[in-house]
Amino acid sequence: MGRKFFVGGNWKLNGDKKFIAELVDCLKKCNLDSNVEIVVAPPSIYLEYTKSIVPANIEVSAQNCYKIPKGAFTGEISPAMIKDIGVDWVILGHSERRNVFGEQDSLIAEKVAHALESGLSVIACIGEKLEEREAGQTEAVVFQQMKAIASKIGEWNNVVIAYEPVWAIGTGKTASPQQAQEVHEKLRKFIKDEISEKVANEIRIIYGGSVTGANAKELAKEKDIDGFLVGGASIKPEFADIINAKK
Ligand SMILES: O=C(CO)COP(=O)(O)O
Repeated sequence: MGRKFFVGGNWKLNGDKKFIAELVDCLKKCNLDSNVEIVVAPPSIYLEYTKSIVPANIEVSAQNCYKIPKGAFTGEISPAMIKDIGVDWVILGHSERRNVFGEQDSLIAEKVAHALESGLSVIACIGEKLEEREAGQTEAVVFQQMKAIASKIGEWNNVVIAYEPVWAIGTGKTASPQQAQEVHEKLRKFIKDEISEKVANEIRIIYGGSVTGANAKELAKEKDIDGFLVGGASIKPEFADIINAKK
């Protein structure tokens, strides 16, 4: 069986109830490819609201969570709480969590492990910075990020890997289909060697970084690109074109 194409919309710190209602309405009116798994990630305060208005073909994800079910951790939310409101996904290790909030590989790995143990599915993000790419370290960086996660988890069924080169996020500088494919292929080989052939064949590796309605189709043709994690364009009507990139 092939890997189901996966398109996530990471709304980041954007939207309010009115905006979300309009965006969801707009998506409802579009003819979205039924072969695509669609997940939108609103700010945590709007998770329950978004969940209450999305149609059945759109799932909802948190953008982050902590590594512990409950306790004295002011400002955090836990996988148990996310599950409690009927949401089944969480994004972890996003480059903004890593680079703006200083999250390290080890914390991200613990979060991924705890989220999976709690029954959430995880979009685990990895990706190199511009200076790392220019220094020829792309592979080493993404392998290290993968290794950290692999050291803490044993089951990959509920994981989607999002390769998001930091230099392409929010910059309008998309990786070319070849650049993205090259890293996705290496990641799949790494997973085959370090985890298992089965996981390598089954796991979805999606691309993120300035994906638009205009460039999604070309990227989607690459054999190891199994979908997208979209930022800016996910809060615009063109998100529908990205979902339909394979149509
Ligand atoms: O960070 C991203 C998705 O998680 C990508 O953001 P942009 O699509 O805005 O570049």
